[in-house]
Amino acid sequence: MIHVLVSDSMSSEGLQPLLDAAHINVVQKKVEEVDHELHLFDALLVRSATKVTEELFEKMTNLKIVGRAGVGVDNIDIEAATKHGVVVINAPNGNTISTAEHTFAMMASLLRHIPQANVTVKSNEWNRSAFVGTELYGKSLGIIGFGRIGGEIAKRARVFGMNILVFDPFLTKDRAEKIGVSNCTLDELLTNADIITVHTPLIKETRGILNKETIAKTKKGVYLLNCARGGIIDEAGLIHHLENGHVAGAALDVFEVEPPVNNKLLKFDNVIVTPHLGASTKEAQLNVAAQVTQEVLNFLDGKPVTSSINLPTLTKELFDKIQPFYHLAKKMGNIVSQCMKVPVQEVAIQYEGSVAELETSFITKALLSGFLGARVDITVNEVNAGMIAKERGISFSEKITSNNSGYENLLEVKVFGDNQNFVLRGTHVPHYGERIVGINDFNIDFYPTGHLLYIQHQDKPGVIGRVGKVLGDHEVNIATMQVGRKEKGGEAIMMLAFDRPLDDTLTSQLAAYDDIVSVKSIDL
Ligand SMILES: NC(=O)c1ccc[n+]([C@@H]2O[C@H](COP(=O)([O-])OP(=O)(O)OC[C@H]3O[C@@H](n4cnc5c(N)ncnc54)[C@H](O)[C@@H]3O)[C@@H](O)[C@H]2O)c1
Ligand SMILES: O=C(O)[C@H](O)COP(=O)(O)O
Repeated sequence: MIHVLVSDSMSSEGLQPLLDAAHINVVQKKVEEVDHELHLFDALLVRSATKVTEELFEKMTNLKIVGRAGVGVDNIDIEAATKHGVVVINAPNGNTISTAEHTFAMMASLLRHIPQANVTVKSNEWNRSAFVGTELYGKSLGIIGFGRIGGEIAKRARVFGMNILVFDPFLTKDRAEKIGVSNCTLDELLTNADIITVHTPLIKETRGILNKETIAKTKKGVYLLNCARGGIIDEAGLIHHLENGHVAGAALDVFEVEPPVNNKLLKFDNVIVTPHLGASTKEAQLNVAAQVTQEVLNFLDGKPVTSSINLPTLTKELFDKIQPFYHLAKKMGNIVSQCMKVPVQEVAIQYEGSVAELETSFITKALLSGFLGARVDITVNEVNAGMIAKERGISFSEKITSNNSGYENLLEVKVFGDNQNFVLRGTHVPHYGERIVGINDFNIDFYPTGHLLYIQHQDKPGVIGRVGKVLGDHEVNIATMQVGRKEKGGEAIMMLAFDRPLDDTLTSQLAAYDDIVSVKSIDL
């Protein structure tokens, strides 16, 4: 008998195939209610309420798969799952439409004061003049983050006669054209939008993307919406601009801390809120429950799963041989992604030497997952990297070459993006480790780890000294430094390593020097 624990509320219709399976025993109870039986379960199905922690994995000694009936897996410790050999799957697009519709409902409610008016009529008030609203028609809607949900919102906004402004640094031209939108800068969006809605993942780059400073750049009377993740709009910054009257109103489905007990935002009459309801429709819940049910059934039957977050696909023996290149490739993908903050159409990987004899498709997926990991909400790994790249309009290829560049093994990645290409070469030296040995046309040699700064500059006296001085003035200690150039007085590069991350003001200060062409900070 197989035992499945369903720990959060889920559509029974979606779960039906599991409930019908004679060889499967389904228990629908909270984790805390079955504390003494946790070791029995083979599969665990959750939404966002159950926290799937390292401690829980330790108790669920028979667990093989966790199914998340939804998108975000931030409530599941993926590293711990992988460590415990537990496969994690999710349902990435089952609630897209519901969340887009909820955002639209929030937008209409916000501009027409529907929740506030509803309360007064039910309190026997009939105050029509207090609730004069604003039309959506003809307004500019700024969408920050143009993935699945952002795209669905744009389709609906167009039908409402709205102008659409999009900011998504990773949006490809092809996809933008297909949906009929044009990508602008964040500043253009901020200064021109009447209404702004965020649909990015909550990551380092998007945490507080709307804050005291950026909201100050928006039109007076702007409306703001967050139906993605609490923290993308900085709550303190929003409160500041609600208090000074710059923001006309806000609609929030998500909060920095949920539930938002004693949150000052709840005191504003022009802030409307819902308790994380984006995915709460019969249809979305049926979709996500049915998707994870099917995946879990497939997995338990020994069939492949399609939306795995962390499924290992190699035998241990093969994995051991591949491991050094797997780690190198992942880092190379991550470096390239951080150096190419523009839409990318193509990633081409070339293998030379002994690495070319291994299962290179796995290494290619590792590189892609390193590349995509910095750009998308869901956890990307070797299993889902190809699918995600395809979904984002990024083609990828791998080639085995008989070139002999002098290295025992060599990985070369070429990335082609909007008006910009980037080439990175790396090697693994047995008993010595990973080395990056080439960037574009330059030869270099550094260990890819920690906090790095990549500077392109003119080969002139004083440039290195100026960089050293700026860093010294900020009390930043340089751990290692490599330089490379093609010819005397021509283009040159530096790669510096530090013990701590650098702040943006420092990189901007360095980038302002005439002889410095570009500065990119890389965190691995
Ligand atoms: N309220 C809810 O109940 C609910 C339901 C579903 C999803 N969500 C949340 O909505 C968000 C979006 O979901 P999705 O399915 O559309 O995800 P997605 O991965 O399809 O789209 C995210 C988009 O954000 C873009 N992005 C990444 N970094 C960015 C940056 N620095 N600036 C601007 N854009 C950036 C990506 O390029 C991508 O296009 C996620 O945070 C998800 O967890 C909330
Ligand atoms: O990430 C998601 O899918 C949404 O935030 C929905 O979460 P929920 O399943 O708890 O409603």
